[in-house]
Amino acid sequence: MCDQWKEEFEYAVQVARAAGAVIRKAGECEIKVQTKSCAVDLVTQTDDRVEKIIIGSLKEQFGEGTHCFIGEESVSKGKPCVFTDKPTWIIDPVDGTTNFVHGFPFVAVSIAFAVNKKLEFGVVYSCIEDKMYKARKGHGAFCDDEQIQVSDVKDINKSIIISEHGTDRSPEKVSKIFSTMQKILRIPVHGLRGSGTAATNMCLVACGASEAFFEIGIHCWDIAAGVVIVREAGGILLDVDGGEFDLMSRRMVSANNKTIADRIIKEIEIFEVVRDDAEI
Ligand SMILES: O=P(O)(O)O[C@H]1[C@H](O)[C@@H](O)[C@H](O)[C@@H](O)[C@@H]1O
Ligand SMILES: [Mg+2]
Repeated sequence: MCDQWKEEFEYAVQVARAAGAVIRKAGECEIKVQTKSCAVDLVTQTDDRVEKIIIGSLKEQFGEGTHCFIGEESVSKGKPCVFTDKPTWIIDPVDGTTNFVHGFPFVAVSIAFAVNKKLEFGVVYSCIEDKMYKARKGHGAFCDDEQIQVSDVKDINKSIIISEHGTDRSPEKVSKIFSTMQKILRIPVHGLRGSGTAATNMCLVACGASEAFFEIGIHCWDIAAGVVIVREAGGILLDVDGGEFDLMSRRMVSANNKTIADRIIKEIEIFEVVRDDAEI
């Protein structure tokens, strides 16, 4: 029983590695860029192609009927984002599409698996760096074959905090995001960072390079795999108001411990976002 989902986990690692190779190769050729929700929400043929490869291989391996799939590009094409109790794969084929387009070297494949709405494992393949982050509930978190752990820093003044500004550039949101960042800088913290991929940001918290990553506006596919990796590395997940973390809420604080999380939460200026599972 304790080894449940081991086969799925190991297969996800293989699939993520193969998907990462496709992304690396595609990055060597000309990249045709299109936009989705707005002029800075980028998508490429590689995003679509890689999502099809991942979902295709998972369906072939585990059967189409019993497993459900939430993939960034399928949802952006109108597939409903419905999270049920059924075994569900949550996939971001190219996390950091803007980085991919610009040759900024942080791009990740993110694959998570949930049952009864509980995340069982997560795999984040940072494919340009060639680092495989992975974690299965109750089995620890790893980068390649080395076990990873969050930092033990409790003093916010000795922390590096990660955040991102996302693609929504409405004046009210941009000003809240930057006001929060200013307040955090002034605590002061050692530094503010952002890799351009939420999945990689979470792995940076998991391996102790940063004490916390928070964002409002991310989607479930950006963070689902990272959630398991942070938890298994000893870290915590909270909502931006300090309440319980909700994968579909598009709001998240991941941190090495509650002291750091609570201190960051004090400074966050919250703005409204539409939930991933909202009926539209
Ligand atoms: O590159 P994608 O998969 O679109 O994800 C990014 C997201 O769109 C941005 O809003 C976040 O700020 C990034 O950290 C995501 O990873
Ligand atoms: Mg993403």
